[in-house]
Amino acid sequence: MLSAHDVTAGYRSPVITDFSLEVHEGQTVGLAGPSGSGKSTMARVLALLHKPFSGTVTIDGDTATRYRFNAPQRTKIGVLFQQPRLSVDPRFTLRKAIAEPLRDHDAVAELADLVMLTEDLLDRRPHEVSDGQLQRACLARALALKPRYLICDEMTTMLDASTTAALVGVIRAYQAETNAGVLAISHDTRLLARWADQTFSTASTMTLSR
Ligand SMILES: Nc1ncnc2c1ncn2[C@@H]1O[C@H](COP(=O)(O)OP(=O)(O)OP(=O)(O)O)[C@@H](O)[C@H]1O
Repeated sequence: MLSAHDVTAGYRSPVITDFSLEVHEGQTVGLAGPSGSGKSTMARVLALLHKPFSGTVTIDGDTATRYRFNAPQRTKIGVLFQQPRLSVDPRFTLRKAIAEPLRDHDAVAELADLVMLTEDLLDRRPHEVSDGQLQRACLARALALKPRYLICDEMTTMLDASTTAALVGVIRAYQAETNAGVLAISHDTRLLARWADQTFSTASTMTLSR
């Protein structure tokens, strides 16, 4: 289980206070809430990229102690952000972007296949592909190390309905195969109603039922 317990986090001052949430293996948990209510901050805390002021994050029973990009527990958590263009080096081809976390690059073809990226697209750079194609590459990269948990922070905001459905389908298939837990963050409550088993909100500590 990936969990946050009584997390208070923010920047100069807290933006989220005493927030708790659990993502069990195999489960898809939604996180909704208005703009600025701290969803992305919570995503970064759970991905061990942002240290909370107080509270704990546990991953499969281990309490996180380090919040940094190379924290050992981070390989258990894959992250997908809203704007793929900000998370891929513009000099990289999609092939190189997907291969980034891998030692053995043989897996790139299989990952590209999984997210339905064709061979010709793999040799292009971010400015030569659409947002949806780039987000597919980011999903392949996020799944490269077979994470136990996947955090999707507004992953579909820039995408059309069919690309959104395709990416959600890829994630569901990955989950069915690996029993990974997924945290889906979105302001789109209709998407979360379809996608998540249970949805939490940063607007209050109330749990919204499906
Ligand atoms: N790096 C930062 N430094 C200072 N303040 C920040 C930083 N990142 C976010 N904030 C502030 O923290 C608050 C919560 O932001 P956050 O991005 O977590 O909210 P959100 O719910 O994800 O919003 P949105 O739905 O608009 O993406 C906002 O008031 C924002 O301005």
